[in-house]
Amino acid sequence: MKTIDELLAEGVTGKRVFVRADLNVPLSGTTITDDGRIRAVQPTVEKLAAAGARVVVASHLGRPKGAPDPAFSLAPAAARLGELLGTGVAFATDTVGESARATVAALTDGKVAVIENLRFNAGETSKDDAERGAFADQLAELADVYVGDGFGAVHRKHASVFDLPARLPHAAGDLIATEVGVLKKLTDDVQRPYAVVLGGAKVSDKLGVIDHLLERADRILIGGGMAYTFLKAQGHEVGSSLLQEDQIPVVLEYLRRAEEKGVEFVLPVDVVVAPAFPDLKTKAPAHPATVAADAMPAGQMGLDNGPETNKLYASKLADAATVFWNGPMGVFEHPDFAEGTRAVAQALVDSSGFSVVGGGDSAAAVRILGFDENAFGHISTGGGASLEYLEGKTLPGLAALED
Ligand SMILES: Nc1ncnc2c1ncn2[C@@H]1O[C@H](COP(=O)(O)OP(=O)(O)OP(=O)(O)O)[C@@H](O)[C@H]1O
Ligand SMILES: O=C(O)[C@H](O)COP(=O)(O)O
Repeated sequence: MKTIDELLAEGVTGKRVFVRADLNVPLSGTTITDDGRIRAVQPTVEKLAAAGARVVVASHLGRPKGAPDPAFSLAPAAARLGELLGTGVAFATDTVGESARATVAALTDGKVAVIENLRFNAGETSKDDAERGAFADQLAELADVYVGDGFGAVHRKHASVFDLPARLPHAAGDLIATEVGVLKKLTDDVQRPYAVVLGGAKVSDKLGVIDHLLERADRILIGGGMAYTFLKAQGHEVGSSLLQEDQIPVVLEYLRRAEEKGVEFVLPVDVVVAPAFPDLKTKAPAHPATVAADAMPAGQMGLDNGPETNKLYASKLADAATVFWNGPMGVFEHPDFAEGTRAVAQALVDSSGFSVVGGGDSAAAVRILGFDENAFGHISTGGGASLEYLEGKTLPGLAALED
C-alpha cells in the first residue's frame, strides 16, 4: 500500500484528494456524543491540506435506506471536523449532485470540504456491481486521487470503499496504517493468555468471528446483546432481549467446540433487565432489576451484565496477557445499564496485559465513561472491521488499496 507520505512526496498541491473517512460517530439528535472517529482522521486531513491538496472528505453515518434522511446528515460531523482543524470546512448538502460538484469546484489549495452521507445513495451499499460502479464513477468525478482512511468501514464492499479506489490513484491514510500495524500484532504474535470480550448490538454481523476465535483465543467472554442468543440456546428464558433465533444451532456448535478445544467460554451469570429499551434521550429511570441469567422473567429485556458477572469477567481478564474487546456489555448510553461496560473497561485498565478496544461505540463508551484513552494499549476505530481483520478475512477496503 502506498503511504500518505509517499503520496505527498509525489506532490498533491492543487489536486482534489478524496478522503474516505469513517465519521460514523454516535449522535444524540444533532449532538455528537463522542468525536473520537473525527479526531482519528484529522492528521491525514491536516497533512493533505498542509501540502496544498483540495481535500474532499466523505463518509457514511448510520444505516439510512439509500435516500436522504436528515436524521443521518453528516452536517454535525462536518462542523466538528471544521472546529478541530481550526479552519472550518465547506459542506455539500448532497453527495454527487449539484451541491457536491459546486462545493468541490470552489475549493482552493489547502481547503477542506465534506460531502453529505454516502449512504443517501443506493449505489453506495448495493450488492449489484454495476450499480455500485455507476455510483463510484460519479464519486470519481469529484477527485484526482483517493486516500482510504475509514478503517471502521474497510470490511464493507461498498462503492466508496472498494470500487472508487480502483478508479483513481490511491494511498492509505495514517489511521489505516496505524490500525493495521496494531492488529497485525494480534494475528502474528499474540501473547497468551489471550482473552476476547464480545458484546454490542450487531449480533448477526459478529457471531461468525467466534468460529475463528475458537482456534486462537484462550478465553471468550460474551456480553451485551450477543449474550442472549447463547442463553436461549442453553434453554433459558430471554424475554424480549436481542435474539438471533436462527443462529441457535450455530452457537450450540460453538459451545460444543469450545469444550472440545479447552477454550474457556464465559457467559453472564446474572443480567440487568428492564420492561423496555430505555429512553436514551431523556435518560428517564428505566426500572432495572438484577436477575440470575437462568431466571430471566418473560417480557423483560436484558440490557446489561449483572454485578456477579462483572466480578467474574474482571477475574478472567486480570491475568490475560492480551485482550481484544469489541462491543459494549450493555446499553451503556443509559446510566442504569453502564456498569457492565464500566467493569470490563476497569478490568483492562487494572491488568498489565496489552488491551485493544475496538468499535465505534466501544471506543466511545470508554471515553464517555471517563476512562483515560492512554490506559489502554490501543483504541481502534473499527469494531466489525477489526474483528474481520482478526479473522484473517480479505477486507475489501484494504485489498483495494494494495497494488
Ligand atoms: N443487551 C443489549 N441490548 C441491546 N443493545 C445493546 C445491548 N448491549 C449493548 N447494546 C448496544 O450495542 C451498541 C454497540 O454495538 P456495536 O455492535 O455497534 O458495537 P461497536 O463498538 O459500535 O462496533 P462497530 O464499530 O462494529 O459498530 C451500543 O449502542 C449499546 O447500547
Ligand atoms: O460503526 C461501524 O462499525 C462502521 O462505521 C461501519 O458501519 P456499518 O456496520 O453500518 O457498516
